[in-house]
Amino acid sequence: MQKGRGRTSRIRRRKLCRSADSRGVNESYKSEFIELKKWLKDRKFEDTTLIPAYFPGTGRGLMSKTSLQEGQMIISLPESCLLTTDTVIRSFLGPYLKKWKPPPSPVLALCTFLISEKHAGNRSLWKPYLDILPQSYTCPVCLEPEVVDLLPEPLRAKAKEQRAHVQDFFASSRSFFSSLQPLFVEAVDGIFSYDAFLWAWCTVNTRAVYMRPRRQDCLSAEPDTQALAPYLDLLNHSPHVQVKAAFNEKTGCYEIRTASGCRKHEQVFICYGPHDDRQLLLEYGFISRHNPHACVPISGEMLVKYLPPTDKQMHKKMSILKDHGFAENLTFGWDGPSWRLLTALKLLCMEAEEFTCWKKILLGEVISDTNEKTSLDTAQKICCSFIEETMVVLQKVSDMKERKVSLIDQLSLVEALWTEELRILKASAEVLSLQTP
Ligand SMILES: C[S@@+](CC[C@H](N)C(=O)[O-])C[C@H]1O[C@@H](n2cnc3c(N)ncnc32)[C@H](O)[C@@H]1O
Repeated sequence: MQKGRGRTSRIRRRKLCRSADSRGVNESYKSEFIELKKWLKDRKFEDTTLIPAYFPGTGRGLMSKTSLQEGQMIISLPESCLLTTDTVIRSFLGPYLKKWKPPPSPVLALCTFLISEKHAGNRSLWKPYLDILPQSYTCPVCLEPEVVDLLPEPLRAKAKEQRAHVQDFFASSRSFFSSLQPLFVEAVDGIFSYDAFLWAWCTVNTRAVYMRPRRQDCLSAEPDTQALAPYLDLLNHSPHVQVKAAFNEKTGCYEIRTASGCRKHEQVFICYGPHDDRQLLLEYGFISRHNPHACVPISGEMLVKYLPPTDKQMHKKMSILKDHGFAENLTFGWDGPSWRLLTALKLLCMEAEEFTCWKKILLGEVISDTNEKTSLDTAQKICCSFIEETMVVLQKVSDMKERKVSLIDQLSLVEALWTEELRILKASAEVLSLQTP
């Protein structure tokens, strides 16, 4: 067996990276966590399973005090600790939300509450929770435009869309914020600034848990499915674990059970979903190393660049791919090019006399040795070209890190994404080199 390619070595590698990332430093003695624990206790939550800790690979998270068995409850947080739109409507903001037309969205209600409570400082009942929230975030909307420009497409376009969305959302919420002036001594423009709004939006976006949709008469019809869950939201993501998480109507608690088990003093993870790294960066502002869902996508249009420009049937072939949904979700992964990518390439590499066989290709049949070889060669060519392009960007990021020290954290995040993609492409190239005769 080739070194490092088999299942056993993959598992061993995963275990190694798990133990290196999982050694945490207990942080429960810190005043902010002592205050948070008191606050949670007042709301009928006492935790005997987890402690806050700092982990070298993932940052702040939660560590198990004892070993956790498969199926065991990790956390059961009472409703009284959750911050939902109910909390907001019951608060001093309620009458203003009810009055405002058109009705504000559930996300706006949550953001408004977070901003006003943060502004209230020591007077806020939510202070112990607010004090453990990050001061800033690394979602693309928070990145400097020159850093966003270093992201791969189509993530770059999505990052720009995210920024435009948050800016529009803020602009369209300003008149609602102005209506809250009677509640504050200071000018609302200063309280509900763009920076404060961005912080609140990122807090909700990166930390909220999913709740069964509710409908509040005074809010817009957009899905009301998000709740902030203090303490529980210290759980970091791992693509390797499975959990069951939901609000239990019978117990009135938000419950998470592990389906994976966890050793004593290891970091307890939950899974935010089967996201690839670009999705994790877009939605949560981080990437996960050794992510089995990570891949490097290539668009159908881009494939054409690597095929003979003289092919008169190329236009027709592209139409077939588009009509049959084979022009998207084409990827290079840890195990080589995806079946969809190879199928698309086989179709694009058909000789003129093979054209009638296009259906067979889409059904996964081999139409000729030449077609198999040409498509694999083309996949190899594309993969090598992607590797070169990735190395060029990595050099650019590295140069920029030296010139723009103030952007080092943002640039390191982008660098981590490209480095992971380079690893995937190299793994794909290796698989392809074994497949090409
Ligand atoms: C729900 S919070 C988890 C707790 C968070 N680490 C904290 O200190 O508050 C989600 C955020 O944690 C970070 N995070 C979660 N899982 C991570 C991981 N595997 N590696 C690095 N950062 C992670 C990301 O910044 C993400 O937006």
